[in-house]
Amino acid sequence: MPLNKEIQPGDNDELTRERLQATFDTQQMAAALWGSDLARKRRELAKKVDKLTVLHDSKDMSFMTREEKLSENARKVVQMFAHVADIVEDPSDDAEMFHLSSNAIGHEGHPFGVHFVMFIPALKAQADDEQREKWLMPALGLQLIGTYAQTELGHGTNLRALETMATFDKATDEFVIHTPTVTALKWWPGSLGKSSNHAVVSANLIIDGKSYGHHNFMVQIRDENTHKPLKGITVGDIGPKMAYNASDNGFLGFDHHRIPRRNMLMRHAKVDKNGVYTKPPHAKIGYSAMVHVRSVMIGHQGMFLGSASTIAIRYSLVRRQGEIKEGSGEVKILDYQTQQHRLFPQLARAYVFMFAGKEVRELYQKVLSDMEKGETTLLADLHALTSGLKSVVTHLCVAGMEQCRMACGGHGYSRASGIPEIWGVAVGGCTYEGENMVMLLQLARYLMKAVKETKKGKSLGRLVDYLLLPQDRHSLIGRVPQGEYGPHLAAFEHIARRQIFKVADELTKLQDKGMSKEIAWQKKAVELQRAARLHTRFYLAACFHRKVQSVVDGRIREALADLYHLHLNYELLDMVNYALEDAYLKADQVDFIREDMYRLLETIRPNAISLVDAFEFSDRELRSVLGRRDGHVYENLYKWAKESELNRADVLPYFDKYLKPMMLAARQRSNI
Ligand SMILES: CCCCC/C=C\C/C=C\C/C=C\CCC(=O)SCCNC(=O)CCNC(=O)[C@H](O)C(C)(C)COP(=O)(O)OP(=O)(O)OC[C@H]1O[C@@H](n2cnc3c(N)ncnc32)[C@H](O)[C@@H]1OP(=O)(O)O
Ligand SMILES: Cc1cc2nc3c(=O)[nH]c(=O)nc-3n(C[C@H](O)[C@H](O)[C@H](O)COP(=O)(O)OP(=O)(O)OC[C@H]3O[C@@H](n4cnc5c(N)ncnc54)[C@H](O)[C@@H]3O)c2cc1C
Repeated sequence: MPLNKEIQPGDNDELTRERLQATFDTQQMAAALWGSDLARKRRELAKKVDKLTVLHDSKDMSFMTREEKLSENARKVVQMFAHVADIVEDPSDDAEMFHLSSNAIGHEGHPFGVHFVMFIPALKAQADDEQREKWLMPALGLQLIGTYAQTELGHGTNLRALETMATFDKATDEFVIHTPTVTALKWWPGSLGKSSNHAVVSANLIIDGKSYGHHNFMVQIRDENTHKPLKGITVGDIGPKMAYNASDNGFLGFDHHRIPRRNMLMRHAKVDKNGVYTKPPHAKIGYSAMVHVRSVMIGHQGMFLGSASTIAIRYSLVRRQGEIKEGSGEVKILDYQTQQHRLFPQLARAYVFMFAGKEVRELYQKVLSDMEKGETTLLADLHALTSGLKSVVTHLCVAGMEQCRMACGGHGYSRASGIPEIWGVAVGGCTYEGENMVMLLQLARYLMKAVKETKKGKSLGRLVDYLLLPQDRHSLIGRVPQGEYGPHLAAFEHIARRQIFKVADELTKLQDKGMSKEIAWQKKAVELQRAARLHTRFYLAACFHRKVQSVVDGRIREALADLYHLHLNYELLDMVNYALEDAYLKADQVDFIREDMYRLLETIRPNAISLVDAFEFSDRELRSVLGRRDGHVYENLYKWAKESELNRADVLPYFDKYLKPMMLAARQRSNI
């Protein structure tokens, strides 16, 4: 059977020649990336969106004001829901819906952004059956628009310091929601500023003067018809951001606003009409909406990096600049070793982040169904895993996307490349859902506990059982037959284990000298977050290994294995200092890794375009002139620039208002 190589009439010949070199079928690779069912659904929904003009951007969002962006995406999201049954197979499938929204709306935000990603997951996990009936059904049916209001102006990370109060009034069977200070204003919630009419609000539960810590409450904030804020509520937009400007992230304040007692989400924690409080089965069960987002972010971030890699690699196959051999003509910039070294490792990361995203979603689903039954044993593992992955993946994603942008030279800096917007959205991920450094320290806590268990000969679980294994003194990289990569993965494991035990020992020594646990932790915090990063990078490499092993088709497995081996080499070099510290690796082994990496860049080069085609991003979804599938970049860049709002007239008013009078005056002065 001929291999599918995504060639279409009208494509740039350069790209067609590139595509013909592929050693594998791109649709099969897409199935490996997304899962075969989702890959098929993505392909079909992209075709349907192409035909539905009401879902198309009315103009490039780069040329819109914020208000136009909000209005444009509100229009599209409403059209998207109106046509959803004709486009997707299963509207309750988050992944399918995400791809529909990615095609039709893009990533700059829309009024239902947080509604689906946090508000509904919070209700699913924390509302009891009666409350689900009351709010979840209307929320799923789009009768209301919700947001998740937790962060305050003064505190986002330290949830124990949140100031919003929910004081129980036994006499009326109500909670009084109040914002006592300016720092207690809710700040940042997506779609809060202008769009939402309901919010899940985190507030300190106070009963008879005693605080029980923050809990989640359902609060209606705007009238459903007039959309005006309800009495006692102040709400608005927090202003423009680095990116994500079609989202109205907002502020929210309460002036003794009353809600019924039953508006506290009571699946786990409860307050009865006498003010008797029932504790949840796990202290952090109310954090489930955050864990949900962290778990979906991994795959989404992989997709963002995949988009940037697609743009940069396709463009690098169209762009010619300079000669390698004098007189033999200008080469495609992807033929430079430096360009390959810049881009292929990012492509490999995008792949592994997507694989890890799938694994972590499976664990999340398991924990969610356990929680339904009141079972919370795996919650700590999931929290640790998602905290580490969220931090490492977002950090490497934005570093990788920046490489992609620079690899496109000047045109990468133009919004026409599409990279600035996805970069801006992805970089937000380093902050939202738990600032990266803070989340790494959460994983470090878990790892330090795991070390304690290990010392008793026990393991905390599958994620950390490698800590029980003995350390090898020397790596076997380059000492076993060429083509064996087991020692590479073993090196990731060694580096992570060594750093984890090293910092654990250092903490013990400081405490043995009389230092408190907390101060010792502070003295070693940088080393602790390094341990968390190394553990996560080992997890990612092992995940890539699992994926390659699971692929049945030989051609796909071989092409994926090239990316996997590149990933092992590149990431090991990135953290090689850890392996040199204890002479686990010797200088000749580091040279071996480098040479093998350069060899792999050459091996991957002919497959480059098909490896990015395999993401199957439609042009509509990519929103990039440089990354166009057909490769017709230059004529379309020119067309795009002509759309600039500055080109609406040859002379703009500011010339007559400011520059002309200044130049006239200068000329007059010089004539005197
Ligand atoms: C999905 C996006 C798609 C792409 C679309 C594009 C753009 C999207 C744009 C916007 C994104 C949308 C949403 C973003 C929304 C938000 O940002 S919502 C706000 C998120 N806020 C945070 O994440 C706050 C971070 N802070 C915390 O999570 C916590 O405060 C803390 C740092 C974890 C500490 O909590 P605290 O209660 O003070 O902890 P304490 O010291 O009391 O206890 C620590 C123990 O608790 C364990 N633990 C903590 N969290 C969890 C958890 N979730 N599950 C299980 N266990 C948890 C922790 O491990 C400690 O356990 P020990 O046994 O004591 O070690
Ligand atoms: C695009 C975007 C969308 C968002 N959407 C929402 C939303 O829908 N709902 C919502 O409630 N919130 C939302 N947020 C808020 C977001 O969750 C918080 O900004 C985030 O959790 C970080 O908290 P912070 O702003 O308080 O940062 P800070 O905690 O003030 O961080 C500042 C610095 O202090 C350091 N730091 C803080 N605490 C510690 C510690 N314990 N140890 C070591 N270092 C520390 C951090 O590492 C960081 O370097 C959003 C934010 C963004 C950017």
